[in-house]
Amino acid sequence: MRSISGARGGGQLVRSAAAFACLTGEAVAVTDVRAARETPGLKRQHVAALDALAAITDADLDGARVGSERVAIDPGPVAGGDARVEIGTAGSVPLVVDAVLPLAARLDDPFRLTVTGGTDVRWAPPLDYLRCVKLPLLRAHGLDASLTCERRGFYPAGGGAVTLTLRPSDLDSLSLSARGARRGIDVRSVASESLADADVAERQADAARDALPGDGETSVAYVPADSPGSVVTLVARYAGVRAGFSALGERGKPADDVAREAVAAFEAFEATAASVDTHLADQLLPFAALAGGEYVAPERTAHLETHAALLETFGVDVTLANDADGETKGRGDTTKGEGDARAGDGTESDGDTDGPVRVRVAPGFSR
Ligand SMILES: Nc1ncnc2c1ncn2[C@@H]1O[C@H](COP(=O)(O)OP(=O)(O)OP(=O)(O)O)[C@@H](O)[C@H]1O
Repeated sequence: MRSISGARGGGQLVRSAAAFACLTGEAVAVTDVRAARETPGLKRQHVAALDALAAITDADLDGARVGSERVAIDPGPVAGGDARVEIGTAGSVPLVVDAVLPLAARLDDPFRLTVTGGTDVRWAPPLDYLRCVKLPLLRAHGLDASLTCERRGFYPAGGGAVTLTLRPSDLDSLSLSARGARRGIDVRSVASESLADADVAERQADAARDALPGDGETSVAYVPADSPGSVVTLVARYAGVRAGFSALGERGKPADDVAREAVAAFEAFEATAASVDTHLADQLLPFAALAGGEYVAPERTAHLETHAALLETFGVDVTLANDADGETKGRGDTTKGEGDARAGDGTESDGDTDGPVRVRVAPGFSR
């Protein structure tokens, strides 16, 4: 059994290590799970992701309990079917969905997964980021996946429900070296019905639209939800890629400020020569490991580096190079970006390099 230290990573390292186990058919144990986090060990949403991976591979799990600091997965072959996973908190549904997406490359029959929990919560991709940024980009590269949202879930109640349908997929290389010309920016503003009287969704959408250049679709929706909440997601469409920028509403935070936060993230991205946004930069790695890929991340982040280092332990050839001069700075060096990435949202730079980072991944997972 391959043993991997989770000490320098967070939930992503656990999810990805388990997903890579399923892709390679190899048994894997993760020790020192989230050791540097304030509350180490597995949280509900991590257990839920492991349950989803176990469902699609009929895996044996050991130590998949809340608080556990060691977990092992011994996967069987990736198989289709139906599964339902309940996070039971407002833990992120999109992150559970994310964990199983790469397994489409190994499916022979469709797999349908329903996940309940939080659809739009902090430190995680909002539902519209997954649905309107990540999935369309991956679909354009061979992933056959669709999502339906039965109910949104905000913090603290959660209670959202999403169904993923994943079909056998033949992935193409992610050759995303340039973002190309901007075609438009869509604004997707969503709030719980309880915030309709205050026009929260309209105000978020209007403030974002007013501050953004160019055209794009604007959608405003009020949704039933167990807790009040709101989210705005900007979907920037370029010739070669999509990028997403979002912000969540909070009690006491004006809708205009929510919009401004998302717009500021978009503007920061446009000021770089990056071809994918900060979050996609780490989330695309498993797909690049399957089919190969090259893209430019806005910056080095702890997530990018720990994820790249994890791929390397599975024998995948990953290079992170400073894009300004092409100098190779290291290959997913996990000595950087240590500590609690949760202090930020995983977007923090390690301070070692500024500016874009070219990510190159040779197709590497063997069965
Ligand atoms: N606003 C956002 N938009 C898109 N993706 C996001 C956003 N915020 C965070 N992410 C992504 O969510 C993932 C979070 O991984 P991380 O390991 O921090 O998660 P976690 O399971 O909550 O674990 P932990 O509690 O240990 O931090 C990363 O892939 C990150 O890029």
